Amino acid sequence: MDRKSMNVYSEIGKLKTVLLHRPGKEIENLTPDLMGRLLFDDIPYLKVAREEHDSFANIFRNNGVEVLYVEDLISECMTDNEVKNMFLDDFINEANVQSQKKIELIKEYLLEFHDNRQMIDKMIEGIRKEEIKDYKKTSLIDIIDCDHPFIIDPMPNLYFARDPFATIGKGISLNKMKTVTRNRETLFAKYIFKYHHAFRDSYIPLWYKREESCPIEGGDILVLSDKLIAIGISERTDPLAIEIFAKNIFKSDESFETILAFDIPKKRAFMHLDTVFTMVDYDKFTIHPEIEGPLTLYSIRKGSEKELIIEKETMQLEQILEKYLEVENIKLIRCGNGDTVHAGREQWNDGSNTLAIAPGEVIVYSRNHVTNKILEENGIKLHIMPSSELSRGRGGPRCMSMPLVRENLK
Ligand SMILES: NC(=O)NCCC[C@H](N)C(=O)O
Repeated sequence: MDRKSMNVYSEIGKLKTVLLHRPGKEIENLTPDLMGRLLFDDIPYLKVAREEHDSFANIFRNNGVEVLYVEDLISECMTDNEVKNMFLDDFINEANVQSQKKIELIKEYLLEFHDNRQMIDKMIEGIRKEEIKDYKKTSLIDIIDCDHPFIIDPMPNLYFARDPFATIGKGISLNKMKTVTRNRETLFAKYIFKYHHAFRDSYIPLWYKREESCPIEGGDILVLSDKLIAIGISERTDPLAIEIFAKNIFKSDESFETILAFDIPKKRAFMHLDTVFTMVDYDKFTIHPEIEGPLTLYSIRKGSEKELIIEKETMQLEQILEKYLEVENIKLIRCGNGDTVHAGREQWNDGSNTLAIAPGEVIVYSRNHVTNKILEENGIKLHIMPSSELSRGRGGPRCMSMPLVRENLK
């Protein structure tokens, strides 16, 4: 693979390169007892989930988008033994393993995989206690936790490639995740951008570091134009993280001038800003009807060296977008066409979470047929993907993809 630079200055510019994760056996390690902790509401059927995911990837390929997979890139980093050792140490360290002895046993077990790709698949899949030969229940935690089958938890959310890091301009926000279960995902991004031969010599500034203490997640970050970024203050993203992000990006020579921090309800149905609001064309957005407003938002602009200029406003979403994007007649397309029953049902399966592959051209889930019809009536070209199983993880086409390169808008 050639050397790669990042380039994302909009939500809708023609997509050139996207990063995905094809769901693997980690999905088959979800059990009803673990669903809450692992942030799933149901258990997808892996065979069909993979077929759906392959259809998703083929939509990209058929439209000239290069598809990269997290699992390939991280496996390719493992050819350097020093990097592999550091990665394993960091990974095991963050997997909440309680004793030094167990840490060593797990590392030995993983090093027995001679094929790096198989080792990575195993790390994502999770490791059961019985797979480790000399594993003994010696600590109080082990004895109390004896019904928990895993010594390393599976990572079923990795297919939501949107969240652990986000591309903005030429750089990335390497996120600190709200939940322990998702934080290990950001290690994959850290190693890929630092050590993979396609990225390590490129200029990729970090707008946020995973070592920070406040959470910010990629689903909350929307690049609305080369001047305007929207970030949700949400269940997953704290205001302090937005301030740190803003200071870093405004210090750089990037073109962004304003960050709009949207205060959205802190509840699962509004998990991230992109759960309730995505851009589909220059002047069109899909939205969950409950976010229309009046909304409280904070506009953040560059002040002096150390200070930001922050102003609080309360407005309707439409007016906010017209004012800050400088576009007249913004059209908000309501999930479920505004009907309470359809809106509730289709929102539950990410009807507002579309992914634009070009202006006015989006990928959507087949099951959200009421919203899809109204999108078409508004002149949007749809690429419809099957969606019975992937949707059970509570994320749609935008959540499942991280653009690395988009063409700039004219
Ligand atoms: N951007 C997104 O809304 N991503 C969806 C993440 C779903 C995942 N099960 C989670 O709860 O984090």
